[in-house]
Amino acid sequence: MSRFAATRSAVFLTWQAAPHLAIGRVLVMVVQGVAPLAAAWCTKYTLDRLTGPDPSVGLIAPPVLLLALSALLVGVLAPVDNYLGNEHGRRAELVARRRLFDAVARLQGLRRFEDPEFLNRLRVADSPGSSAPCQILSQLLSVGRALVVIGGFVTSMLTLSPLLTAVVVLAAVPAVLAQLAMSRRRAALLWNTSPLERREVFYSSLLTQIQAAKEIRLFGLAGFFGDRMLAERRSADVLRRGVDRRDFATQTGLALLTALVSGAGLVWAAFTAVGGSLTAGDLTMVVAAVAALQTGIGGAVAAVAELNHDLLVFEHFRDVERTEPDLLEPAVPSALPVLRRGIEFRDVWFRYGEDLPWVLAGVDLTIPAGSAVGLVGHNGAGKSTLVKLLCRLYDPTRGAILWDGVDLRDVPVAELRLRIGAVFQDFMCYDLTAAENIGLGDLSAITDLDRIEAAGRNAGVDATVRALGKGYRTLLSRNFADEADEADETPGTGVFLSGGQWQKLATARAMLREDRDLMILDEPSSGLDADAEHDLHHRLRGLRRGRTSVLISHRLGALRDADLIITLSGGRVIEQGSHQALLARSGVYAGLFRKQASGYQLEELAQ
Ligand SMILES: Nc1ncnc2c1ncn2[C@@H]1O[C@H](COP(=O)(O)OP(=O)(O)OP(=O)(O)O)[C@@H](O)[C@H]1O
Repeated sequence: MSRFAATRSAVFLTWQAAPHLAIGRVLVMVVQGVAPLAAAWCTKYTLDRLTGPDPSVGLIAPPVLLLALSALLVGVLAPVDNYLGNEHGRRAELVARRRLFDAVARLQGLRRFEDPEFLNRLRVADSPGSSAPCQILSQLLSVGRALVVIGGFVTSMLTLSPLLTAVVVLAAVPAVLAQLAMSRRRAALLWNTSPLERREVFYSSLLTQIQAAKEIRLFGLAGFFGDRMLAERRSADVLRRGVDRRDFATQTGLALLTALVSGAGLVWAAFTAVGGSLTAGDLTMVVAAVAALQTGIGGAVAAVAELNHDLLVFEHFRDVERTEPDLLEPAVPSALPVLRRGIEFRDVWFRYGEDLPWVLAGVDLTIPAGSAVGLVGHNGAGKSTLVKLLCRLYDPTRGAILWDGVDLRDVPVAELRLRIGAVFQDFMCYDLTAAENIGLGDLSAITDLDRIEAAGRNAGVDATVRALGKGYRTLLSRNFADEADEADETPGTGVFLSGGQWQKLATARAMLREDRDLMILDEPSSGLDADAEHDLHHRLRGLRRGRTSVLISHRLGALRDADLIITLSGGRVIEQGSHQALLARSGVYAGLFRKQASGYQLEELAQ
């Protein structure tokens, strides 16, 4: 994207965010640009009339009044400009963040979130303030203001000394080049420090988050992670220091050059005035013009440099917005039929990256409609991966997944996901109320307490939730319990749940979608006690009857009643059949099942 296109896009965004504020800021900019010039001319006229042959109050009153007015304007407009800029910044930031996070939400798969380059770009695009193209508008306004000042004073100075004008303007050329180089260095710094900052944030969050607090204390890891956090900071600081040193050298050189040129200009003007070629008013005009030109050019150059930097950052924002989707939506979408025959994996191959090994290597299987399917395999066999492909969080590298004969890639992703309920192995624990934690499974039910409670009952968590201080309204976090919560006399505000209780809540979330075509349960009972597990599987058996479901569990007793059990190994289906059929086969499933069963029998005998 060219700089011009990026500028246009940023300005358009700020315009969309608040057109009236944008207009107000442009007006303020023009007045702020004109006011110093008006003040300089008024001073010159006042002095010339005072030192002229016939000074009188009537003669000097108009320029003095104008001088006072411009001083007033300069004084008042500074805070006005500040207020409008801040308000405009806030509004533009809202629009920019909405666009950025809409773009992130449009990424339907998981691949981009495993791509460090994309994550770095996201961090730069989302770094505080930088996603606000308002900064770009602010820099443009600063440049505009400086150009008005420069234009006015150059014209004024040309009438007094074209040579001095040329010297002052030419002296700005190295400043422009140096500032541009500095801004490029700053933008590169932002990019180069982004991975270091992400790691630093990772370590600092480990040190401050409750999830990690237990292990960190028990294993005495605070110092270890603290050192790593500071090491990342030090590495980033080395880069920052390098850029600071180069900027320091550049800025000192520029300051000396500026002082030299303005000093020489003032000496010339003073000698010329003594010689009588310049009036006292002219002299003040030269003094004001040299100062204003130096500041104006310096300001414009600094604003251009900042603009350059902001545009580079904004390009990351635009890049995130234009990130290619990792899952292609079909050009001509097919309708997803109600599942009647089944879901077929046809020679499905999958790996997480081109340089990574195959996880699925020619999987052929069918999940018959209306049947409960159990998925079995050793750790890392690819069970969860298979489920992720079913939800189209990734597309198969080769082969196809067919839903009643329709390739999942030919269906809009959102439509497919509406038909699926799932509880994942790494389920989420939201710092929200119990009702919301369940209601998130189907946003249309987030306020429907009857449905939420029914889902809670189906998942066997209803009694637990009711026993909390505020029942389903209990906030399941202490992260956000504020003073009102603390003062609340009802106990149970902001409570912690146990691991198994959280897992049941995640299952309840999936239960809210029990009417969907396909239910996926990836290890839904791994954290449950024996009673709760028995209870959950009993309920699930009832709920799954006649429905299509896939259940993954290492507790093979839970799978006994499945209509079909499929064993994955080496990226392929190595056996499938009913529990009895697989036991008779004496394969991997039978081996795993007998090992688990013998464990329980030995314990029984030992008692
Ligand atoms: N996001 C990922 N990126 C790269 N490799 C991955 C990713 N997720 C899983 N894998 C790899 O894919 C393989 C299969 O993982 P998967 O989670 O599907 O196994 P699983 O059968 O569900 O195992 P478990 O029984 O331990 O849950 C593993 O070797 C794992 O390291």
